[in-house]
Formats: sequence, C-alpha cells, structure tokens
Amino acid sequence: MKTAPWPPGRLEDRLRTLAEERYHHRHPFNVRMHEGLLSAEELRRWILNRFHYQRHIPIKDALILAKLDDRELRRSWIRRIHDHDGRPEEEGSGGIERWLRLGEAVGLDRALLLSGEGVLPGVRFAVDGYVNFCRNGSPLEAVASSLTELFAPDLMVTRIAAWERHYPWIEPEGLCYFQVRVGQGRRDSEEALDLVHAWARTRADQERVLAAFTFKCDVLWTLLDAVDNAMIHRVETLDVR
Ligand SMILES: O=C(O)c1cc(C(=O)O)c2c(n1)C(=O)C(=O)c1cc(C(=O)O)[nH]c1-2
Repeated sequence: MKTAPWPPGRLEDRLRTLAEERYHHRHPFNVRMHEGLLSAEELRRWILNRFHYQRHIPIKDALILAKLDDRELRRSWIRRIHDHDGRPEEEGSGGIERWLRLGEAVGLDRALLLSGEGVLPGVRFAVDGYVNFCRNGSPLEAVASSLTELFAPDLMVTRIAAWERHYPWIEPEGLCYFQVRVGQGRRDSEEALDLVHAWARTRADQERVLAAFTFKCDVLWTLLDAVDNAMIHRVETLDVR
C-alpha cells in the first residue's frame, strides 16, 4: 500500500522541526558570534570563507535555471542570479559586491577574497557538495535545498543586532549585505516553498524534500565546522589578522 502524502502544512511543520535541530543558527560558532565572543581574526576568517559560498550561489542557481522547463518559472528564478551578480546597468550592485564591501569593512582586501586564497578545504568540499547536489538532483530536490533560507532572515536580524552591539569596530556599511538580504531571503524562500508544495505530490516526494533540506543544513553546518576547527587548531593557511 502506498503511504498517503501529508496534508498541507505538515511538510512545513516537518521542515521547521528539522531546522530547529539542524539549522546553523545552533552551531557553536554562530552562538559565539552572537554572544560577542569572536575575535577579529575569527570574524575575518568567517567572512573570507563565506565568500566562497556566496560566489557559488549564482552558479548553483544557473544550474537550477537550466532544469526549469517553464518560461514563467525561469523568468522568476533568474532574478536570483541578478540579485547576487548585480545588473550590468547598475555598476557596483549585487550581493557579491556587497559581500566584498563587507570584507573591506573588516579590513580584508577585495583582491584577497577574489583570489580564493585561504579558503579552507572543508569549506570547498561543503560548497562543492551543494553545487553538485543542485547539478545532479531533480528540480524538486534542487529547489528544496534552498529552503534553509526560510530561516536565514531571522538569523540575519539577530546577526545585525549582535554585530552593532559587540563588534563596533566593523564599519557600518559592512552590514549592508545582510540588511538587503533579509527581504530577498524572505521572498526567495516563500517562492521556493510554493514550488515545493506544488511539486511534491506524493509522500516519496515529500521525503525527498526533507532529505534535500537536511543535506543543505549539513552543508551550512560543515562550513562552520571547518571555520571553527581552523581556529581551534590554528591552521595557518593564511594570516588574515
Ligand atoms: O547568512 C546566512 O545564515 C545565510 C544562510 C543561507 C541559507 O540558509 O541557505 C543563505 C544566505 N545566508 C545567503 O546570504 C544567501 O544568499 C543564500 C542563498 C541561499 C540558497 O540556498 O539559494 N541560501 C542562502
């Protein structure tokens, strides 16, 4: 006998329960960040390594775009690439540019971020894992893996407040990436959730959604593990002090 699909709302409840356990807001590195316990060196290392994630987001979105066979859907999804890469007619726009400015706000040269030097092996593996998951997965799985963004805006609001309070040495323009992303993240994750609700018609599909979401939580967690462990073992891949 085939297992019946969960009723509407149940899938979302399951996602929220999973996030409560596994989303990276619970990672010890984020907890210490919000408590104001990170050194300048630790924050810089996070920003440098997270840039590796940021610059791959439009690449994975281009892979998803290529899987969408509907013109309206492609028209909507392509906005994500513009949001990160910026539009040619708006020089200096886009999330990647704002992240480079975040780097500058903590004293990291943009040339260093762009060089990729100092990106930890664990971060490279985690980001490769995410990009390849979207390359090889079904449209449903690839879109579902972006659903962690349902929980990113609240985390960013906490992060902005924590940075203003505990790390006043960071130039305020550095926060711009997060201030802009809060709204974009809410809109993008609601769009992704609507697609997932429309596409996941069977219990097996719904289970695939949860598996994709869990995988993505693990990507984000592993990225922070790598950054955190570099501190503990003082891996001197790069002096970013
Ligand atoms: O700082 C964060 O905690 C955080 C989390 C996430 C997320 O949960 O995937 C994203 C972002 N930031 C982000 O800035 C971003 O552009 C983004 C895109 C995506 C995605 O999977 O498509 N996630 C996230």
